[in-house]
Amino acid sequence: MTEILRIEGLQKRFGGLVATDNVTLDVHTGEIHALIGPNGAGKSTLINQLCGELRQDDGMIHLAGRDISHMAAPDRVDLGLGRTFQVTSLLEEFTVRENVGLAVQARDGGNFRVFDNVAGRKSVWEETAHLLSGSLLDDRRDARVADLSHGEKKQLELIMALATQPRLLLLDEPMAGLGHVETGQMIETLRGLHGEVSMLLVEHDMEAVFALADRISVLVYGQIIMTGTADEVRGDPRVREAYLGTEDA
Ligand SMILES: Nc1ncnc2c1ncn2[C@@H]1O[C@H](COP(=O)(O)OP(=O)(O)OP(=O)(O)O)[C@@H](O)[C@H]1O
Repeated sequence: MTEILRIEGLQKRFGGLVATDNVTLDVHTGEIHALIGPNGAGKSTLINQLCGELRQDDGMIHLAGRDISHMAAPDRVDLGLGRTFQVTSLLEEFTVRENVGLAVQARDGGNFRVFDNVAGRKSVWEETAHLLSGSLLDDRRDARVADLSHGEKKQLELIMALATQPRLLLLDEPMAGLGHVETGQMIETLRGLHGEVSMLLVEHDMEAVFALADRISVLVYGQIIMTGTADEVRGDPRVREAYLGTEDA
C-alpha cells in the first residue's frame, strides 16, 4: 500500500493552546480518508498546515515521498496538493466555463486575473470542456456564477480544484450549507472520483463521511484518538463519548 500523504508528529501552538498535538496520519494512494472531530478540534489548523498557509512548530509532511514541510504553498500545489476553491473566491459575473477556464490557465502558470489571455487559448477551452463534460454543471456552462444555486457553486469549486490536477485533494467541508438532495449529489460526485484522486475529507456530515470514507481519523483536542473504518469508528467507545455522543450514529 503506497502513501500519497504522510504526516508525522505535526504540532501547532497558538500561545498556550496546542491546536494540533503530535498528529501522525497517512493517506493511502486512491483512498478517501475522512478527518472528523468536534468544533475546535484542530481540523482547519491541520488543513492549513498541509497547504502551507500555516507553518507548523514541529513535525513533518511528506507528499508522494517528498518532504514538503517547509515548502511554500504554491510549490505544494505544483507537486499535486489540491484544495477546493472557496465559494467566495468564484468570479460571480463570469460564467461557469470562464471560471473553470481561469483555473486551468492558473495551473499552467498563467495569470488568474488576465482573462483576455485565456480567450484565445484552444487547449484551455478543450480541457475546460473535458472537465465539465459529465459533471452536473455541463448544462450550466454558460450560466453566470451569480445565478447558480449554492449546491452548484460547491460543484464548481470542486471542478476548479480538479483543474489543478491534484494527486491529493483536500476537501474542507464540501457538504457545508447543502440541502439533502445537493448533499446526495455531492456524495455521488465524490464517489465518481474515488480511486482517481486521493482525498482527505474534512466533514461534519456523518452520513456523507460514512458513505464515502475508506478510513476515518478522529481528531479531539488536537490529537488523533483513532483511525479506522466506518464500522470501527462507529463502534469505538472513545469516539462515541468524544464526538458522536452516546446514541448510535
Ligand atoms: N489563528 C489562531 N489563533 C489562535 N487560536 C486559534 C487560531 N486558529 C485556530 N485557533 C484555535 O485552535 C483550535 C482549533 O481550531 P480549528 O479551527 O483548527 O478547529 P476545527 O476542528 O477546524 O473547528 P471547526 O469544526 O469548528 O471548524 C481552537 O481552539 C481555535 O480557537
